[in-house]
Amino acid sequence: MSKPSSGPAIERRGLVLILSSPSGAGKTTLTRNMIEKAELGLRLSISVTTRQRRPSEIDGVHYHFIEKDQFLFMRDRGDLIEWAEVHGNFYGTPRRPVEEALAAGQDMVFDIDWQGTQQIVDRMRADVVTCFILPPSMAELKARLDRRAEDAEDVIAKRLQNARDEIARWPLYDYVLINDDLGRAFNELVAILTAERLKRERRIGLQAFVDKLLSEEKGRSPR
Ligand SMILES: Nc1nc2c(ncn2[C@@H]2O[C@H](COP(=O)(O)OP(=O)(O)O)[C@@H](O)[C@H]2O)c(=O)[nH]1
Ligand SMILES: Nc1ncnc2c1ncn2[C@@H]1O[C@H](COP(=O)(O)OP(=O)(O)O)[C@@H](O)[C@H]1O
Repeated sequence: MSKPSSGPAIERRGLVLILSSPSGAGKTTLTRNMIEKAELGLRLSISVTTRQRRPSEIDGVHYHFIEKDQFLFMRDRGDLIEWAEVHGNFYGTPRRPVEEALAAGQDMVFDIDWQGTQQIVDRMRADVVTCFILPPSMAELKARLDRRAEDAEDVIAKRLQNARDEIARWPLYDYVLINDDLGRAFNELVAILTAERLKRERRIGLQAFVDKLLSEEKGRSPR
């Protein structure tokens, strides 16, 4: 059974929290901060990708870095629940860990683009919560990519070029956050998660709880 968000433990379906944004808006930072806060009880879906590992990234922790032929093999075998080509590289979400986690009532976070989001929403709408992260300005977006200093100049240029098209996808999402102040954006994400966990449709143990609640009244005479 999943961890309760508050109050007595009531059985709940697992959910998938999807974060998307143009490169540099802060989705990786926010995702990592959410995962690191253990009491939130979230697990990261580790994508497979054909892109080069950045200096700060660890294979198997941030991504599974694989070759293109391996990616195509996995994709064609149906091992990925969604996949997309982004900035000239392939990315995909391995199916098994997600299915196992959700079956166990474990909530997951996906850091994926709008194409993958669309595929997941089409397949699992009831169990998906989608958030789009906007930068406060285009100048700040560029400044963040420069400050991150993990990509070559041409790679940054390509990401900035694609940013406008990605930003245009915001209407696809349930929630849209502006990541100006990191702490505030983080608190907003926690608020979204808390509210979504409390949604009636997800709390499959509510009927049993209410039945028990009402049974306590049985036998008592009305005043
Ligand atoms: N569809 C899909 N997109 C992914 C996946 N993993 C990462 N992405 C997206 O691919 C894009 C590029 O990610 P990345 O190379 O880490 O660069 P960043 O956006 O600059 O941090 C981002 O929009 C990610 O959200 C995945 O498994 N599926
Ligand atoms: N609210 C913020 N204010 C200032 N810098 C930020 C903020 N959020 C993220 N950053 C920084 O901006 C850079 C890009 O963030 P990152 O999480 O890697 O973006 P994305 O995953 O969307 O490409 C990183 O260096 C990160 O530390």
